[in-house]
Amino acid sequence: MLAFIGGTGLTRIEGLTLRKQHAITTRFGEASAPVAEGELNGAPVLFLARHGDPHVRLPHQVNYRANMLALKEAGATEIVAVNAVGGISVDTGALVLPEQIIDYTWGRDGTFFDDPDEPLVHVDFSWPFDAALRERLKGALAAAGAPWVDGGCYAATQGPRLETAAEIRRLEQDGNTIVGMTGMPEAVLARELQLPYAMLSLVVNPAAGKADREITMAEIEAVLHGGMARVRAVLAALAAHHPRP
Ligand SMILES: CSC[C@H]1O[C@H](OP(=O)(O)O)[C@H](O)[C@@H]1O
Ligand code: HPA
Repeated sequence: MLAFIGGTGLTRIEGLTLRKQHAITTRFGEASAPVAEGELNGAPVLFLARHGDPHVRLPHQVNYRANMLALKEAGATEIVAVNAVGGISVDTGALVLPEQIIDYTWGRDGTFFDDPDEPLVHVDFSWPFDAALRERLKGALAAAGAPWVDGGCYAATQGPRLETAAEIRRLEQDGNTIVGMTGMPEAVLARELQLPYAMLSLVVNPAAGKADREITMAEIEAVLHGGMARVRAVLAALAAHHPRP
């Protein structure tokens, strides 16, 4: 089943006809919220609010392992993750389908392979996002009439504070084009579970130092409002073209 993870500004999906709530406790603890199962545009889908509903868990407090395992146990076979991001070299308001990711987070539980008695797998992560799912997302973006930026690199920072201007300069030198706080370890946990995973990011502010003003939650919320409406339209288009069981 197609699954969506909603982040900042996407705690619920309008248009989702709710069928079931999976309140799953995994061996790593509880997911941020029950996994909602329903129908979107006639397709069965799952939805999980990454930070909980209401949004209470900060990016470093999200139990990423529980979230990903709960989605798998609820029947997810592929995941589209939605993220609000700062734009390093991408304009505010743009939708982005990143192709790469760099992990700057620390201290997060970032693997399922933590049991010395279980066989260890060093997963290949050269291409973190599933190519076929990205192609379908491009079709959905086109169907929804939403312009997007194809490619680029997501910098996953620790948060919850925003970055300094010098940190953003360094992230840019590293090749990052957008910055957020939740892409890792979420993306690699999906890979470890062998779940195709792709990110759909909405740029909600110029990253630190990219505009000569402070970043405020008010400006972010203003962009989130219209931006997440476009994201919902893209997810609905993706569901509409999803192969039926
Ligand atoms: C200033 S908002 C920061 C907040 O928004 C992003 O959340 P998500 O990736 O779940 O959409 C970012 O990672 C931070 O958690
Ligand atoms: N930095 C990190 N995470 C973010 C940002 C940002 O500027 N905007 C939204 N999430």
